Amino acid sequence: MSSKSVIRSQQQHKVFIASSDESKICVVMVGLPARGKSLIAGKAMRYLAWVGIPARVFNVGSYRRHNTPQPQATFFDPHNAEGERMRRAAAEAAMSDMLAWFQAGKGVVAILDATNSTKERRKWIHEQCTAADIETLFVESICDDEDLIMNNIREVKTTSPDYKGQDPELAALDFRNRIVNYEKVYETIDDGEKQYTYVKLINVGSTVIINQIKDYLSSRLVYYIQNLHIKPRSIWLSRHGESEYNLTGRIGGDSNISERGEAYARALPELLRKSGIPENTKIVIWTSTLRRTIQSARHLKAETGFEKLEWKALDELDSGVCDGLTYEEIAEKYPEDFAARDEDKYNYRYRGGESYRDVVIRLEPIIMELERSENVIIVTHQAVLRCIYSYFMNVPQEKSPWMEVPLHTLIKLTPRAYGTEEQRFKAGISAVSTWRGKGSSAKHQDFPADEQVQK
Ligand SMILES: O=P(O)(O)OC[C@H]1O[C@@](CO)(OP(=O)(O)O)[C@@H](O)[C@@H]1O
Repeated sequence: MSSKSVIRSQQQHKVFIASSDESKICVVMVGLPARGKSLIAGKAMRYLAWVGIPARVFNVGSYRRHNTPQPQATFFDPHNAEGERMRRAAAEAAMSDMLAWFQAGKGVVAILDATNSTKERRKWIHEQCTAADIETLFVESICDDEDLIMNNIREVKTTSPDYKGQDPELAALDFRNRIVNYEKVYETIDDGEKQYTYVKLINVGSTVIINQIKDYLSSRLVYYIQNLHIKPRSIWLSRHGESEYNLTGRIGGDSNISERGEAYARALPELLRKSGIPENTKIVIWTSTLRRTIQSARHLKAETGFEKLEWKALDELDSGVCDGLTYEEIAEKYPEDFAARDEDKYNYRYRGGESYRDVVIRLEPIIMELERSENVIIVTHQAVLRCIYSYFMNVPQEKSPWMEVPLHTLIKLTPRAYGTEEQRFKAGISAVSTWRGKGSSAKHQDFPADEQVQK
């Protein structure tokens, strides 16, 4: 079989998550400014892209900025007719681009990010979408927790393009006045809008009201959104310490860690401490069910007393008939498969095993649980780590299976209002490199012990 026909047969087995649901959906954000709408919109888009559903955010604010880059709070006063007209024009421009995007067959889910704070505006959106055969899902974020609002004002709005280059204090004050203007006309979704599909999130998921969810994709989205929280936290990612199989260049298996792997396991508690843990912070340790991750987390568990969970879903990508072979042996025994994997590594499924796409599907519950959790350290495997990292850092599918994720390195991810901050900490303990570039049969060499450095 040629590498092309291997890929073709692979593709017949592909699991297209989006294809089970034909409907197009417009997710309509609703809520006063500084209620986390853009954060929810951005995360939902990242999640959808990760599971293979084409999605795009249409942010009405950025359309408005074409004409009014840095308006003052008075622009948003409902009695300001000119302001009202320009804001309406921005909403119409976003709507028309969104409809064109759907019509061009470019996507399945659009997220309309704006306040959409009046019944009249929501009715208009619903009518436009219904006429174009697009479902609407209204997502209202309600928040009366002053701390959360202030935090949002500080973190998001003082970095917003609307206030670029302005004094942060004055910007925050102006932004508060803008909110007051919106409050004058704001209408929460109520019983008069029972005909719509909607979800109301009160104080970032502490109460959730769901109305009329009709299809599978909407229910998955709602389930995802209701799991989100915005409490400050970090997620640490580490591969297991070097394993005996890593030393001999074998893939898969369930071998023990090597001597250097054991040194990494011993170093991990201190490495975690050095990466910065806020006082009195509890971290939960997650490992796979394979020996090399459990052994790598052993000292961490013993020294910190943190709770530890083992997840089957975190086990390494199943390499089927190739389990236990080196890349050279695979290239020799299964040359077409080897070439096919290089051609489309994300979709290639090992005979009797898995593809990266399969791994993403089995990791979905892990991502849901991670979104609900606070501080977590995950000790897992190269392929699984690439998939989890890609979710947080928005790495496209074709790139993620080729990323370098070195052994003996701790990655700290800290979600911020816009995107995720990343730091890397090297343990300074040598290990083999298990990374293989496209086209090469193997690259199996020692990489040196660097001093602990930050990215
Ligand atoms: O997808 P590729 O690049 O082959 O990487 C996955 C491979 O990484 C390895 C190491 O080569 O993972 P692990 O870190 O669990 O040892 C293999 O077991 C696994 O098959």
